[in-house]
Amino acid sequence: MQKVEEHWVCGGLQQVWRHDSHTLNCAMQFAVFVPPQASQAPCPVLYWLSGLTCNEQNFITKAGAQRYAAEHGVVLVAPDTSPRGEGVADDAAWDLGQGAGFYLNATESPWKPHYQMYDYVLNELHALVLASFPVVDKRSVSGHSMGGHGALVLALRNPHAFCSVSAFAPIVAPTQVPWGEKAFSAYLGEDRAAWQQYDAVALINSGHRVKDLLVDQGLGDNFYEEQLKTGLLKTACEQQNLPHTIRLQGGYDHSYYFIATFVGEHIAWHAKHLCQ
Ligand SMILES: N[C@@H](CCC(=O)N[C@@H](CS)C(=O)NCC(=O)O)C(=O)O
Repeated sequence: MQKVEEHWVCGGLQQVWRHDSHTLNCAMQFAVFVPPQASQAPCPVLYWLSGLTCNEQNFITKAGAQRYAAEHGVVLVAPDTSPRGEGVADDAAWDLGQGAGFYLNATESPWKPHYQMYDYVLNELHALVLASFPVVDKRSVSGHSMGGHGALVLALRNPHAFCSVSAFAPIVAPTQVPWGEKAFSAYLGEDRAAWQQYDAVALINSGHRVKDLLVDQGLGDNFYEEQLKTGLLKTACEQQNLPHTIRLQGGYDHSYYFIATFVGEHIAWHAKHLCQ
């Protein structure tokens, strides 16, 4: 593993690391913020999953999350959003291929050899973080848009692995919206039964549960009605009696300005669950 960036911020260290991933069969970069408390005692971890077109940089340079992680003593880990490199399958469109891994394990050609982001985030990256940084084995997960989908799916399918889950403008039902239908057709093939395991609303409706969830959605978000459909998550949670806080925030768009506004509340919420 090779350190490619290091900056002091808010009394802690923002780093970017590069490693060879055996799950994704390519070199990957991920960002880690180590808060000041970690020099005294190991800290719990919050994973952040970014959205379409992002890499490990967007969250660390735009969200301003380090201030809150330093306040609460939480390590932040932000992976890239897909496998990368010249030998990795790609597509000319921005919503498929590199930058658009959808946090799933692809079964179809040409994606399968590299597009295994579900296993990467859940298993390989976490093992690497446990072995390499001053952390305790307690983790939570949050994310934005495609990454909000990833966070919800990871937590719903592994409720004992994650202490809490939250999301900003998540794609709550990818099997019912154009972004998800396009990506899942390519990565998982045309059998829609195989898609359900990566759809938060479908998982909730089939009985998967988490203790609680926190979601913020901006009402000025251009993708809200066609791609994100937060109402489907609210309905599923109500029908399945799943505790939830889903907040519709007037005016806010899909950008990191929206995330920067509410990320402090999300980190405080995760810190409460991580430190129980
Ligand atoms: N490229 C798309 C927008 C993609 C987009 O909004 N990506 C979100 C995640 S879904 C993002 O976080 N973009 C990077 C950023 O704002 O830093 C477009 O032109 O409509």
